[in-house]
Amino acid sequence: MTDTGTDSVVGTDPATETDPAIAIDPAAGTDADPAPRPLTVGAYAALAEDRLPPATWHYIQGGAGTESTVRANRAAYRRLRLRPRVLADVSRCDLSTTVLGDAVGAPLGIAPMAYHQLACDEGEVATVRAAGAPGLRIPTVVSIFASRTFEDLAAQATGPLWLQLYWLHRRDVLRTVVRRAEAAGFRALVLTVDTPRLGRRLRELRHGFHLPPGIVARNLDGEVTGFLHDRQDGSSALARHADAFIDPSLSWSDLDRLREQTRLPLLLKGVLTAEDAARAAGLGIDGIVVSNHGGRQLDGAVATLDALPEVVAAVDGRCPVFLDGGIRHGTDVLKALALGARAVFVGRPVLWGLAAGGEAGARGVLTLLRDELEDAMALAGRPSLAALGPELLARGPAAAPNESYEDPDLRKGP
Ligand SMILES: Cc1cc2nc3c(=O)[nH]c(=O)nc-3n(C[C@H](O)[C@H](O)[C@H](O)COP(=O)(O)O)c2cc1C
Ligand SMILES: O=C(O)C(=O)c1ccccc1
Repeated sequence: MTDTGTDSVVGTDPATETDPAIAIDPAAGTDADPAPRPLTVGAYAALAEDRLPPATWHYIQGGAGTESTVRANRAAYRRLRLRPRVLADVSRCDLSTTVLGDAVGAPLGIAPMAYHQLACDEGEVATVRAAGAPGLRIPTVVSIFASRTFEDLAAQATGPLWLQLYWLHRRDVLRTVVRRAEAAGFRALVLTVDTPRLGRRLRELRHGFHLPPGIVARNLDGEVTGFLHDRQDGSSALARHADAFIDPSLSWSDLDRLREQTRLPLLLKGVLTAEDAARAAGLGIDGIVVSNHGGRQLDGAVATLDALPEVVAAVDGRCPVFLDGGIRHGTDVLKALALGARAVFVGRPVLWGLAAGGEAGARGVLTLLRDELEDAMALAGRPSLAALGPELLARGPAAAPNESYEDPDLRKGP
């Protein structure tokens, strides 16, 4: 299955015995360091898989159940093809835009993910520094389960920080984290609504996944961090933790109480239907993230790219619509923007970058996506984001995945 034609991009070069880590050094490719930089996001995944302990790799990579939604997220991009226009003067392509009123260098952001220290020692500090690199300055959605403090992140960030919340039983703890995020200058709250409990993630169960000592939910007090480090064969410590501390009774009537506590914009993450999107927009929600949690929650849930048009139509311009799930190429970003996303969020690839090379690796992944998007805009004859619309797209036939680098999650089964 592996296409050996791309292996040389990612692997150790036997002639020079180059450490793959050097391949993502910013100096890579120069005279001082002739090692090639990874050419694809998938190449970072291969580096990450080599470097991470198997249990950590499978925690990051896995989805719920048969992982059909993980695969569907990718397949949806392969079914859409692009209709390039020509003679469009693409001598300058402008990727800059605004999100929630903040200027950003590209229509990209980092999806909230727990415990970035699983991928590299600096954890989320490396992530926010990468997101703030010149030419990017993109938002980072910081998980309530971040492994570095909000204050440390705010001190290092030059792009906007948003805080992702789970609806904890302990509302007092929620109030405290919201207040701390406000004081640290965070720009928005993102309430995740697809996780009343954790999906059945078979890879976590098989590995008895638990947090290694030293990695903790740094922004929560010990009263709400139970189970995270407890190993139990055939069981996920994260699932037991979520069962104990995430309140599955969350419903529409709770949103007002959250909004009363803060002047920050409130977004909902995990909406997949027109019905829910219309209701959220009607309540004055400030943004919607179309997401199926990267296929980690309801196995069989619709692909996010397929859900996007009905959500955009239902919202009808009342708030911005964002998307995450399966973004691995600049052309994926272009397709989501053409269907009405204001910006897209990137999940696993950021952790692959961190694992491959810390801040430089994460910056490498984000810069690659940005550069690929610029290439795609130029070659599609769409030099500005404002001009993007559904006329850019044509339906199928679905192209087969290039499994050697596009979908590393497909190369090795659960
Ligand atoms: C390791 C990992 C941890 C995650 N943790 C969170 C989290 O704490 N909160 C949340 O709302 N979503 C979480 N997500 C879901 C992401 O925000 C996002 O929806 C998903 O990863 C996007 O898909 P992608 O990984 O294919 O880009 C997590 C995803 C991964 C892979
Ligand atoms: O792993 C996840 O996808 C996730 O969202 C999560 C939920 C609870 C605790 C840690 C991570």
